[in-house]
Amino acid sequence: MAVKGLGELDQSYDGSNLRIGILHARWNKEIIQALVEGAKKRLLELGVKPENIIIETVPGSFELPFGSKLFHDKYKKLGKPLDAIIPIGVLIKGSTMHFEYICDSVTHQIMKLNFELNIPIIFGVLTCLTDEQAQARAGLIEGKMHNHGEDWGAAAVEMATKFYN
Ligand SMILES: Nc1c(NC[C@H](O)[C@H](O)[C@H](O)CO)[nH]c(=O)[nH]c1=O
Ligand SMILES: CC(=O)[C@@H](O)COP(=O)(O)O
Repeated sequence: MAVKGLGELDQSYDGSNLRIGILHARWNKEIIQALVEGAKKRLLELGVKPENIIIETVPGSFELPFGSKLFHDKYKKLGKPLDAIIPIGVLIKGSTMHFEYICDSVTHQIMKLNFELNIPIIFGVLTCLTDEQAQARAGLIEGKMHNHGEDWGAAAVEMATKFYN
């Protein structure tokens, strides 16, 4: 049995009153698609209604933090505020320092957004050294690792409900 991962939740959570935004980058499409599906599957299992899972995209992971803020502001203005956002991106090391700079800045800015927007902004970004690491973490290599998108869906529901009642 795998040691790593979120595993079972600590209690049951009801996501039926939540509106959750998924904002995904379009880089590394095959892996992204699997992660988005994993997050969606878990949100539905935890009671989030299909019509309350709103999916939008941005070009790459660098756009995720500002995109999340615009996503949040748009739905607030529409009178349909999001209870949590799951930004999803897949960064894979290339041959320059591009990867390191984006990993660092995006991670810090996503953390800051939690406090600035006052809703959970989940860390749905894989920071991988190889294509294989990314595929494994999206559940695309049989018998290797679980789909991390599922953990992100569960984290969104837990963090959007846990301290509110
Ligand atoms: N190399 C990866 C990128 N790079 C693109 C940037 O995120 C950004 O879209 C561009 O620089 C324009 O601002 N994005 C990923 O999501 N994953 C990568 O591996
Ligand atoms: C700026 C880029 O998108 C690209 O040239 C970065 O290259 P690498 O991914 O090999 O570091």
